Amino acid sequence: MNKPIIALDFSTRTQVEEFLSKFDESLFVKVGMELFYQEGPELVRSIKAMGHQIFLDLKLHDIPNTVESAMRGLAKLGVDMTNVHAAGGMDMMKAAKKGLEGSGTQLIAVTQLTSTDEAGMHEDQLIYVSLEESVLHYAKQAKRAGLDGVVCSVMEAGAIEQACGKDFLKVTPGIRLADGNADDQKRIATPAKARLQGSTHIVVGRAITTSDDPAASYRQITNEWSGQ
Ligand SMILES: O=C(O)c1cc(=O)[nH]c(=O)n1[C@@H]1O[C@H](COP(=O)(O)O)[C@@H](O)[C@H]1O
Repeated sequence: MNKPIIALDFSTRTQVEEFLSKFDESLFVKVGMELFYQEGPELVRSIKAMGHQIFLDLKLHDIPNTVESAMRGLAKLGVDMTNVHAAGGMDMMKAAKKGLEGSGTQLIAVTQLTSTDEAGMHEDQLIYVSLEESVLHYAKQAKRAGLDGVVCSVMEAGAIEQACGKDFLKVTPGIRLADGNADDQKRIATPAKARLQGSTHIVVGRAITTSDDPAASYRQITNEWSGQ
């Protein structure tokens, strides 16, 4: 069972260090845009040196040549996982993979953000199929491009497992405990539901980072996720 991925959605190194000091075990953490744009590669290297696994979530989406070059740079950081937007297209996903060659970094593609619902997808993107169809299409494209998996919501994980297989990663954010506030998320689910639906990883931010006792919330989520 993969560890829950904790989204380190902080803006300073000090906040990250203070947060990580509450844990005495090795974690799987996510460094996203907020933190990376302010603290950069140096902080990624330090977190790695502390022995934690890292998902570097920069959601690249640009022309293939630019994405390949950017990935060539990111490959040197030695992170465990990184991502692109599937909407960038097949050629861009293949170029991203090429840029990471030889690094051992897993590459996944964001399908439809968990902050999007079907009505919003129709209105904002003019994609007039069901949300599940759109997510499944992107998952199949990502698989054809040779990626390791996708970011999706728990709701689509089962259909993706059927279409793309058990080993294809289904990394699912939008995780809330039963009484959790959805905030800006539209497609949410509990850790237990994620396990039952076939998620391979869950990504959890505010349910842990804004908790009065982050280590206790992490334990509770880990237990629910692993079915203990
Ligand atoms: O790629 C992601 O990690 C991601 C994709 C997505 O569709 N939805 C999504 O919420 N995320 C990230 O997952 C985290 C979710 O945070 P919380 O809603 O606080 O648990 C944030 O860091 C988001 O950037």
